[in-house]
Amino acid sequence: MGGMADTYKLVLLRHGQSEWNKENLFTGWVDVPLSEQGETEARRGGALLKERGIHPDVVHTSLLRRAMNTANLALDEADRLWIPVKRDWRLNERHYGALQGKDKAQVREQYGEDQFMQWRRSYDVPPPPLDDDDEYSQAHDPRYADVPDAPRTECLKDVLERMLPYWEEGIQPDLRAGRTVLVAAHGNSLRALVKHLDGISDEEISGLNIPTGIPLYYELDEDFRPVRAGEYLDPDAASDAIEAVANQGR
Ligand SMILES: O=C(O)[C@@H](CO)OP(=O)(O)O
Repeated sequence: MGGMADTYKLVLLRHGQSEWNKENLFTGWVDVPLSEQGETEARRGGALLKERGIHPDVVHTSLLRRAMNTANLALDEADRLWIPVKRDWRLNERHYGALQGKDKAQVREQYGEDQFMQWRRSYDVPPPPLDDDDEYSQAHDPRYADVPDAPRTECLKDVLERMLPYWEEGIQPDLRAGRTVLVAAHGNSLRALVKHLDGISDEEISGLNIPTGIPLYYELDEDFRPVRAGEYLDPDAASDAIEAVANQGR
């Protein structure tokens, strides 16, 4: 197995394609299932880990089934389904506010390219908040009952601010203990983590997209800084899939 013995090993995995990714709908905290293609992507993600000899010792997921099921399918494929699991809402997808459940192409059409891209990829402009009585609200969802001031919308900056405490207090201790850590999460919660790891500026982060189902492998030094760029385990598939995410709504 490659890699330096004294580095921390971290694998980031965005869930496989969901039913709403397939239909081009803003998703956020709505708990939609994986599509059939998404399940295949998740298994392939696990096969890539196994091929490379990367063996997760612990997995951290969000509270959303697309991430939890992706982790299970990938770990099953990698013969690592038995490892401990930790789940936290702080790894959830960005809450997409009033856009949750809306068609991306229709929003772009109705509000124009600039507003669409500002809501989708600006660092600090959240969409309007979602009403608590909206059919796609999580205000009454028991899984968030203990979350103080659970969001009704978020921009990427909000995601970074709620995710970082979990990175530091939930994930870093596992890395420090020498465990290979798998984080199964979402397009925007992983964009926030990659922004932090790679020191990407607030402006440049708008151009970063994460593909579904392809493991992104990091080795980190003792200060949790990458010793080299994160590596997609299937770089060709990753560049096609990144392009597809970037072009959603077009
Ligand atoms: O809808 C969402 O929740 C996210 C991820 O699927 O979409 P986007 O890539 O547009 O931020």
